Amino acid sequence: MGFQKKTGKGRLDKWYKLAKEKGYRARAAFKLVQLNKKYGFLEKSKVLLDLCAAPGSWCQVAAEAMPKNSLIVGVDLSPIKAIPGVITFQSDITTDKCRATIRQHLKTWKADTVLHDGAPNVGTAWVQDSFNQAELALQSMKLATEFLVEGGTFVTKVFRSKDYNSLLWVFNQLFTKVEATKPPSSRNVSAEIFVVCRGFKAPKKIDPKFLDPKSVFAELAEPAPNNEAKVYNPEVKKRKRGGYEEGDYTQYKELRASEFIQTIDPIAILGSYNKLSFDQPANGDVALAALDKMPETTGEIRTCCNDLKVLGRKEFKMLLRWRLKVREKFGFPTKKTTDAKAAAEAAAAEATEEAEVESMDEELKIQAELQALKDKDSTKKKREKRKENEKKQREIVRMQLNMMAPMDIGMEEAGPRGQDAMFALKPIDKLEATNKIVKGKMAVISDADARKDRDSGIGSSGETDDESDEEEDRLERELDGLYDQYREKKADRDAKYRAKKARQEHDDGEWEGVSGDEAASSGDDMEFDQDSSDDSDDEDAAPSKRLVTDLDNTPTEAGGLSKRAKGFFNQDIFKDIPGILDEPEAEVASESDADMADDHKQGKPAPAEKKTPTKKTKGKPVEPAEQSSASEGEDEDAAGFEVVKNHEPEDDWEDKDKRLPDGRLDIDIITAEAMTLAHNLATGQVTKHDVMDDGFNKRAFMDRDGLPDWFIEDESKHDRPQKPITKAAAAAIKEKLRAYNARPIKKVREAKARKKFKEGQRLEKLKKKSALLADGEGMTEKEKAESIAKLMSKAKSKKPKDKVKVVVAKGVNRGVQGRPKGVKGRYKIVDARMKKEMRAMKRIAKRK
Ligand SMILES: C[S@@+](CC[C@H](N)C(=O)[O-])C[C@H]1O[C@@H](n2cnc3c(N)ncnc32)[C@H](O)[C@@H]1O
Repeated sequence: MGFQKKTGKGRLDKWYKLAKEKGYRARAAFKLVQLNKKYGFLEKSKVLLDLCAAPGSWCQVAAEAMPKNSLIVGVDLSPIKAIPGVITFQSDITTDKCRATIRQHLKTWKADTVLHDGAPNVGTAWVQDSFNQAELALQSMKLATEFLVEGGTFVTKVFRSKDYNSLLWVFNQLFTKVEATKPPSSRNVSAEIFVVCRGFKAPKKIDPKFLDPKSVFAELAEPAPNNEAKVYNPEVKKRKRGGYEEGDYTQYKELRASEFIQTIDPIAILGSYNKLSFDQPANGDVALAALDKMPETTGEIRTCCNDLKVLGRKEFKMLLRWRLKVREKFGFPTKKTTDAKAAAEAAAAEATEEAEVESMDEELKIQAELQALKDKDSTKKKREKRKENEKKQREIVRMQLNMMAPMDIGMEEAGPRGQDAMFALKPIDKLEATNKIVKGKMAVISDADARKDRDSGIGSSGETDDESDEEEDRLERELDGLYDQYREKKADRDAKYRAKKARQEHDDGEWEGVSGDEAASSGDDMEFDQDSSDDSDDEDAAPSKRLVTDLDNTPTEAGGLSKRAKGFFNQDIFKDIPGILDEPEAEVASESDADMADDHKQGKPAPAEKKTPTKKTKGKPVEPAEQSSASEGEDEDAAGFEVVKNHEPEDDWEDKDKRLPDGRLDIDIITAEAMTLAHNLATGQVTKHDVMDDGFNKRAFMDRDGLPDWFIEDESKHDRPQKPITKAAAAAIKEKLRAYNARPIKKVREAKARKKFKEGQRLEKLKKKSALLADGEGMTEKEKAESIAKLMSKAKSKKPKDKVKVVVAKGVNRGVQGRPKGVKGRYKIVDARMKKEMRAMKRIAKRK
């Protein structure tokens, strides 16, 4: 690879600067630093071979990290400037001469590590550019197999290409552990990745095919396209790097709806087309015209056909059902009709061959088939169980990492055997069958309910058993499987989706059939069996008990928060926000406590008796005042236990200044990001969960020791996700800042306040004087009125301001600091020039 100019803007990135700072010859050095940090192979190596080493930054890193007196040999097509403690030479690693030279340098030693960071030097001195990077990597591995010690490490750069998997396969044959990784210093735009192969197996004989590019990179037959996957993964489009397919030059594909009805692979069409059209072609399409007029072709179907790329699972199912119905009407063979035909043929054959006895072979065959089916079924079940366990395991880990509250897992209610266990209580609760069970009656679940219940599930069909046919079932099963895969993939990728899914799964309110007033009357008393009117009295008398109860017996207040919500708001973070939890306990908390808190806020000392710790007497209810005093400091109860209060809001020095007079936290939102987040949290678009999730990323715990500040600062701009900002939030913050800026500065505000205060005082004085005058004796009413008017006018007339004396800073006043001698009152020192300028300005103003 010819060295690219380091003058391009993109190349002078932080790693480049850091390399300069640390004295490395190339920014590539950090790739090895980061790889070594992850796998730690350099410290364990005594002999290292660096293939394609120029300009030598990897050799520099190796020399630093490896033990003293290690043997490091570097080779490259380009010359490498000498590095202390490193042997370098110029050669082509694909040649025998290079191999021989390496052997000479290594003597009898074997390399603990072989590095390869080569990239073909296309179009420069190296004319032999037929080798592509993958082939170069294979060549380097060939050398590695010759010089590596058993258990040694081979690190190579590879590019993501069609040969990547073949290379990886070969590496896997020769090493016990093979991992591909992209160090942070490798540019995102670069397709390069590094494969670290550890534990060289050192086989005595290696099949030459493993090392021959022709056989390793031989073209494999294209796998059959997975059209089904396209239906649910439309966004995961494989790019055609080779360009458009032959004869297909459009991204947008449209198909006549009649063709969709006729096709035998409807899923392929749904996965690859954009629209099913009902527009008549120039030469006319009778089937399409008929289809257009059919009652089955509803408005909804037409809308769905209009843009297939935006459809979801439900809509795809709807289109498939529509196709089947129409096919039946058109008389096209469906699975149902073919089965019926086959059955009729079989019956006819049976009739003619009644005498024929089934052979033993046939029986065995059937048995084997049955066995195979059973096996398949059991493996499927096992797989599902394993998946379920893995999911639970993941959730437990998340919980241990404090990323999820136990109530989110849904284990308690489902029980240890899971949701499907025979004695799973939650579903019974949901169906409100408890009432019936309590009364000794079997709750009858109506067909409609059952169907509704099924419909809400993943595998719903939306049709009765009679209507469904096997073809449809098969398609649905396929779709369901694909949808599950899609959801899992999405859940893996998208934290928000995961949180949403978890909410949906454990949402108590997933039962949809409660009308507003029913819910208001009482969720527990809901009538299940409509006919049994006589039961209603009993129900009123004794409200049914839920099978799954909380251990906490605190009753849920009507119209209040659910226990789950209470649990959530009971967290410390909400404890000081009024209006969220108006719990009775809060009222129980003694008034004296509140008083004390108030007093403390106002700086008043707490009453002495409140500070005196009192002993609690066993069995005697503690008075609120006593409680407060107990919570004031440490206490000892009769049993000798030390009672330590939970928290001391009055001593909360951290919070003290951050509160408003009403006790609320004084949170000033000053950034648009914070405003967006606050809005999203308040409207429920974002959950606490998401916020916590977003707080973690792969660089959250990155080691920043020893890195320069400018580098860390630069990194911090990019090592966390950018917080979204909405237009509204940005506008709100702008407005807020505008309001701040429009406010007068503190000095001016204070001056204004002083003025107001003085005016108030003057007014007060005036009032008193007027009152005295009014009450005074020996004056006529007219005189009184005149005196008061005089007072008023005197108060109104402003005291003339002292004139400012202008003192020219010359003579004795030159360079004087502070008040010039012999000057009383207000003054202003000016220099001669200033005076002249002022005069000139006045002159000009006059002329105007
Ligand atoms: C990315 S540079 C290596 C940088 C090096 N790891 C460092 O840290 O300085 C790739 C090198 O591969 C070398 N190269 C490419 N083909 C080669 C070959 N057949 N034999 C030897 N070196 C080769 C190029 O000359 C180039 O110097």
